[in-house]
Amino acid sequence: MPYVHDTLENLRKSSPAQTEFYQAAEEVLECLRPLFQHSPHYLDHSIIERIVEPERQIMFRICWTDDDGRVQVNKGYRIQFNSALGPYKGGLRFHPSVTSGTIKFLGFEQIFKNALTGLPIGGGKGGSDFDPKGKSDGEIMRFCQAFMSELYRHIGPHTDVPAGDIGVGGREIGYLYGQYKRLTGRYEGVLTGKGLDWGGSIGRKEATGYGAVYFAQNMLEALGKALEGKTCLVSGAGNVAIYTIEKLYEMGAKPVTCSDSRGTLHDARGIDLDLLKELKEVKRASLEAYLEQHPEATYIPAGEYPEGGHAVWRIKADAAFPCATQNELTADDAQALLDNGVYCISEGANMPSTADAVDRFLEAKIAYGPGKAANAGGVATSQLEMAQNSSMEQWPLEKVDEKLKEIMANIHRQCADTAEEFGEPTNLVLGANIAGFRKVADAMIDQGVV
Ligand SMILES: NC(=O)C1=CN([C@@H]2O[C@H](COP(=O)(O)OP(=O)(O)OC[C@H]3O[C@@H](n4cnc5c(N)ncnc54)[C@H](O)[C@@H]3O)[C@@H](O)[C@H]2O)C=CC1
Ligand SMILES: O=C(O)CCC(=O)C(=O)O
Repeated sequence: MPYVHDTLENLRKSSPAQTEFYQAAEEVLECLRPLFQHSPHYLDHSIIERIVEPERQIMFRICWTDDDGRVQVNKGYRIQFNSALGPYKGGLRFHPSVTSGTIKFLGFEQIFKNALTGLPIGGGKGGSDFDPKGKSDGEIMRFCQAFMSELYRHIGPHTDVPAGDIGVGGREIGYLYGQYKRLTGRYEGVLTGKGLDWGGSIGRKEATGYGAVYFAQNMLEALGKALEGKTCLVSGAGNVAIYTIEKLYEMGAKPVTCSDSRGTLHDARGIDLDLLKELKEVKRASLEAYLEQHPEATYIPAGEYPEGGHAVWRIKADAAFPCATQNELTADDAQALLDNGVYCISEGANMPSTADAVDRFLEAKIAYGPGKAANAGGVATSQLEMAQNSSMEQWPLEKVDEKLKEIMANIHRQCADTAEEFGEPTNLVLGANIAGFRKVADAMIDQGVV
């Protein structure tokens, strides 16, 4: 079928230098080949050409004043990718590496992830090349206010509902929400990840990490195994990593690593979660400071392994949870994990494994949960926050957590059943892409050419 090649060629011509987006698109398109043999009508409706093109891309200038009184300028983005299933939904990323291609790959992944949740949410993503590292609270606030001063006119509780991602947590959502309210005069569910006293959902902060662990448990249960007693590797030290570690402990597993952009921490007795939270959520310090209280732990500075290899993935374990960023796990890393006996990978981050690394996992037929399925608990709980905002309620933790567990189990079932339907029962990448795509494509056909 020439459509994969032709579509990617067209994307390369019309949207140059968006390599992460091509990577995400190629994986989805390759997985759809068997679907189109069974259901060629998707091709007749030009769904492929339509789904790779965002419905709307907003790019804007953000001017703000730093603590020295100098005017700083950043780029801002919101990509409203696909609204077939509901209002655009997806996070905002503030990181110096952000380009329109980064936001496009994240928005594209979000379409299928959101479809897998079974909830009425379309796909979108946004962000900026602003670097929050080393900025004062006042600078963060002024930046967030400037960002929202443009974004507010494009979003709304029934059109587009942003949330957090890398560099955007509770503090930033607060400043963004305050500015939205000031500009519009409306107190409404336009952002998720809000504070618990002003419209947030209990359990949202924890949901992505908890969900990735539930997904791992679902994969292991299908193999007659459990997480209890297992040694686990976690990368990252932000929101997703911290609550992955918390839930792993609750499940009786032992997480022994975490990492940030400067290096990897290995504590063979298990990561001290209280200390990690204090360092990262309160002090916003480097992981190296962990050694002051635990000198027996090891800190490996980034770059210790050749060719971009990552120290986290070189430690003997049973399961691995990449929770930092895209393409943080290469084919060499994948091989090191397999050689070290890892048989379960659940991706808390978006597209953390390179395409070659994914191939290694699929060839080895281990339990591999791709990000768009395994980390969907975060956006799913965001939709639960939207539901609570609409009904002006706040649900208790037990209700939110029960729903999260149910949603993750459903996602796993859909991926596994679809993989089975297409003759590759262990391939949850195939299952996730086909199951997610079918829902969106069917809705697009129902809604006509728009
Ligand atoms: N926050 C959420 O609810 C969701 C987040 N994700 C994904 O999870 C991943 C982590 O996001 P959060 O924990 O929310 O962000 P965060 O900002 O709280 O933490 C990010 C972590 O990754 C590390 N990191 C970031 N860029 C890096 C780089 N270039 N090299 C090495 N380390 C790097 C940071 O040091 C930090 O420890 C991202 O891929 C994000 O897209 C996915 C679903 C939902
Ligand atoms: O909670 C949300 O709306 C979005 C979470 C997110 O950005 C993601 O799933 O990657």
